[in-house]
Amino acid sequence: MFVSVEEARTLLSALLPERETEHVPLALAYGRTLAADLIAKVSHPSATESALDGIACRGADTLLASRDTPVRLRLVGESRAGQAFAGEVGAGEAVRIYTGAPLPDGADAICPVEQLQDAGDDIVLLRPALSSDVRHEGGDFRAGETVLRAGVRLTPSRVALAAALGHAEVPTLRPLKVAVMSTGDEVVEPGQPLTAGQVYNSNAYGLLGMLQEAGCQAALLPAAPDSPEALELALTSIGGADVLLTSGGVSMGKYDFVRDLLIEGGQVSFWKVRMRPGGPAMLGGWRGLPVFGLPGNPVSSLVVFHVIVRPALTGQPLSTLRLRAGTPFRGLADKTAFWRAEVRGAEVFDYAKQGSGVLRSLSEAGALVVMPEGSSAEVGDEVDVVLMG
Ligand SMILES: Nc1nc2c(c(=O)[nH]1)N[C@H]1C(S)=C(S)[C@@H](COP(=O)(O)OP(=O)(O)OC[C@H]3O[C@@H](n4cnc5c(N)ncnc54)[C@H](O)[C@@H]3O)O[C@H]1N2
Ligand code: MOO
Repeated sequence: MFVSVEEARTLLSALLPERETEHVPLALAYGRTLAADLIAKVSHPSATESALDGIACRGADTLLASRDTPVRLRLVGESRAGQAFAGEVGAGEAVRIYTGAPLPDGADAICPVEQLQDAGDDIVLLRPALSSDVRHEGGDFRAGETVLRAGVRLTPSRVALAAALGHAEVPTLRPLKVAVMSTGDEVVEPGQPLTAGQVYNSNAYGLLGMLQEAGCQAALLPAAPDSPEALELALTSIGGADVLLTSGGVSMGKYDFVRDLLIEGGQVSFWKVRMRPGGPAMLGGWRGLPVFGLPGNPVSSLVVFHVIVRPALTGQPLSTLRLRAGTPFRGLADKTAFWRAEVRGAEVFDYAKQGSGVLRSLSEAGALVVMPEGSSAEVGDEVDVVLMG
């Protein structure tokens, strides 16, 4: 059964289990998915404050201040973070203030130190004090406001935001447990000697890292040889995983046993996706365990993971940019093409080597141009670009 890239994502999502909510401390929340809306417990800023080191005063007193016509104000005190000025700033008065310190009553504008001259008990302004350098209480968010929505990925900036909202721990979805197994008699672990015809197991290490980046709990299994019995044994001994990712053994060869095992002993959701590279990808189930069969070719396995598996596992859509084509890009009649490409400035250029076995092309090119079925792009046309290196 041939499916589109979008259908492949949807079918994989449908096989993933419902996940429980885990409350975790902020320091352990990176990369997880937020399980419930987060409400601000406090306002930020918590008080109206200065955005600069300088003086606070009444802006109206300083409207005409310039280097030629400086304005002199009387210093009546100081406002520091944690030690506010107790009085009120009157007409013709100023208070020294520091970034983040509360704005005193009566003041409504700030002039930075760079535009000030000391004059004993007075201070001289070389330009007007500005109300735009006042940060208002709740200007970022107000107590009670819903600021982070359930389903978002907890990036470092969102974890920082959760801390600012006043949460010490956050409700998150339990990470998916994903097992990774390479298949193939020729596949050898890095560090071991390699003889002609063998290949180092690079796919597993690309996938492991991509799973970690996607917030999954990944486990690397020993590579399985090309024998139906060995593969069946390896699959049977997987305990506790939510999904198994295999690499290799899904194409047309006589020894492509992942394909055979799912077709004969399991259920097949799809075999083959209308895409290049990565066409032979397969999804099925084996005794209740969802199995995603990634093609063995090194570029294909990582591209299929990035454009199909990752969006399904994280619930986040594939992120793309619109950039101008610096070279023409062709589309394919009946497949979505993901061409390796280099981004330079606001333009994207075709990468010379598109073979699915040229692993260095992914790291050198750093991006994929997405060409929908039957499309084409000339120099200067806008195309969708996925950053992936
Ligand atoms: N007659 C046809 N042959 C092929 C077709 C086809 O449609 N008709 N499709 C080609 C495409 S496209 C791909 S992609 C590959 C996928 O094949 P498999 O998933 O069965 O993968 P293998 O044959 O096991 O290996 C392919 C290639 O990748 C190397 N490999 C495998 N595992 C790893 C690993 N863990 N790390 C690094 N490299 C790995 C393996 O040595 C092979 O060179 O099929 C085409 N053939
Ligand atoms: O799709 Mo295969 O992945 O072209 O080499």
